[in-house]
Amino acid sequence: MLEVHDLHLYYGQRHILKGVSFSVKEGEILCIMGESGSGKSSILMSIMGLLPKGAVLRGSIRWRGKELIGLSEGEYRKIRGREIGMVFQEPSLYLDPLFRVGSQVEEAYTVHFGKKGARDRAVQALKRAGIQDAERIYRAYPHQLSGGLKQRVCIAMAIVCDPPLLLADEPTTALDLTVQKRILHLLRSLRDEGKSILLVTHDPGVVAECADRVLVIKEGEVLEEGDVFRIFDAPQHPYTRQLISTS
Ligand SMILES: Nc1ncnc2c1ncn2[C@@H]1O[C@H](COP(=O)(O)OP(=O)(O)OP(=O)(O)O)[C@@H](O)[C@H]1O
Repeated sequence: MLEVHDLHLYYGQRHILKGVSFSVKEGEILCIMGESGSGKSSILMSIMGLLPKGAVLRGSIRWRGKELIGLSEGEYRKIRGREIGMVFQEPSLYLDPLFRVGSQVEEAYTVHFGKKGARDRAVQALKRAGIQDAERIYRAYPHQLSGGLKQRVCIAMAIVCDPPLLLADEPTTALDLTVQKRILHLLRSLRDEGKSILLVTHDPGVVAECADRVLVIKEGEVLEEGDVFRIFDAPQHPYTRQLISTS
């Protein structure tokens, strides 16, 4: 459903992505694993059309057969949230402290579908994100919630329009280990419901916990790709072996 082919990204003279190719299939979790600075976030930003001004992108990103590179901002806005949702590392940065969380989830729906039925959809999304007392949380302000709950709210925002693909950038890095496991469990259950997830992380523990397939990236290049069991049982590249041994 998402096909990235020979992606090159330049920031001025710096060649950041050097011919990255991969695809995300329906109902799978593909993890991109690599150390800090390898270009993981840049791949997600390229897909979402959110690169900073001055970045030059070449290659192809096809979403359900449609080329995304070169789309206008207006066309991208129709895709973001509605067709491709995104979850970030630090939930606090994406929640406005001045608004109740429910209204923020609702807003993510309203932008695409209008106000009708938005409240119900928001409550439903909070529930799907694993929040049991969704009605109470709906009325809470972000500062009243724990880190794990905030991330669940961000996941609710990402799924409220029911996009078939979620991009997740280190979604559990800011959370402690038990909460991390619960969030990864939630991502797996969303996958089981049929969503595709592209998750980037530096943490092999996260990959082992939730990936179906893995792409190993270093300095903007794909070193190897494979089924999660194969990557962990028989890594082909010394860099992969080294990454895994640090977990
Ligand atoms: N706006 C920018 N201008 C110039 N260089 C940038 C910009 N954003 C990122 N880079 C550079 O691109 C490279 C890849 O960064 P990127 O954030 O994609 O890596 P990453 O693997 O996601 O790392 P991290 O997990 O630390 O975010 C880094 O060398 C970074 O310094």
